[in-house]
Amino acid sequence: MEEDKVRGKAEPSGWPAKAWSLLSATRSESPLIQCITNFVSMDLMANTLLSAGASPAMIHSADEIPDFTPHARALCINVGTLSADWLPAMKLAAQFACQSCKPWVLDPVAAGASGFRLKACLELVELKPTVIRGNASEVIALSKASLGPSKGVDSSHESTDAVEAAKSLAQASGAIVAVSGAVDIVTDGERVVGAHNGVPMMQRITATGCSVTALIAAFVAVDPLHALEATVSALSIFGVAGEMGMNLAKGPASLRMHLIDSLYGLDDAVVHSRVSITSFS
Ligand SMILES: Nc1ncnc2c1ncn2[C@@H]1O[C@H](COP(=O)(O)OP(=O)(O)OP(=O)(O)O)[C@@H](O)[C@H]1O
Ligand SMILES: Cc1ncsc1CCO
Ligand SMILES: [Mg+2]
Repeated sequence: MEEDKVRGKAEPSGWPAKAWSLLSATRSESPLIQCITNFVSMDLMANTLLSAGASPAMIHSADEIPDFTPHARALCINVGTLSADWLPAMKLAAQFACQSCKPWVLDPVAAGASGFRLKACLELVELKPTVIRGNASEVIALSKASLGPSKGVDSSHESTDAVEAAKSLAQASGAIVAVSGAVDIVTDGERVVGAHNGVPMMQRITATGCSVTALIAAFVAVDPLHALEATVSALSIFGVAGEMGMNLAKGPASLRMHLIDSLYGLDDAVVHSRVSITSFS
């Protein structure tokens, strides 16, 4: 049955407890997350991290990276408004994160949109991100490392179309790979886990994908030894915040506000009743 294929195997699930423990740890530890991100997403990303209890720092100058990056608990790199002068700082920060054994997360925005961007993303993948999170078109483009048809920053594929591409990318890179969409898919190259939360209206707010990538960085910061679990939990929690926010929203602009408020207010009971994560393999 198609529904079985999409939702994955039912399982007795400890996922809600795992997701709640990671959100609680983020709130209590307030991990410092360095973000080198695009101009569009800076505000929503910082506010997403703050509402989850983390501490964002949007610091991108190469002059500051040697002093600052080793003190961050995790690093988030997003190539959304990439230009040649930003790329060296991104690479330097990734190198400092690796040297200081800190997790770092890559968001390969519109990876297939140009040769320059694809090459930059491939160079960043060489620097061993802990997690790569993109939409289906981005993960397919990066996995194939080819310039296939692309709509730009929005996806023209379903996340479920990208499972094999995500597994290959995970195996080739050593990263956990996450594909956002109606079902968020997360893989280490062997296991495949899906988060079924969220609402379609989240695609109508720019930078929700960028922001959930930063939330992944915060969850991986508090549980670096379980990056797959942290990644799928962050995607599910962000989706639950979207579901709760949608109950109050009238459209994308008010959903943006209510999503942030809902993320801030999530409690144990809501997380346990709403988190929907299943294993596909
Ligand atoms: N059809 C859908 N139903 C439910 N949730 C969705 C749907 N599509 C996307 N989402 C959720 O919206 C968020 C953003 O995912 P999306 O795939 O749109 O990222 P993106 O394309 O990288 O976005 P952006 O580039 O604007 O940051 C994720 O949390 C994802 O789970
Ligand atoms: C719209 C847009 N363009 C470059 S980055 C960005 C934010 C969503 O990825
Ligand atoms: Mg994106």
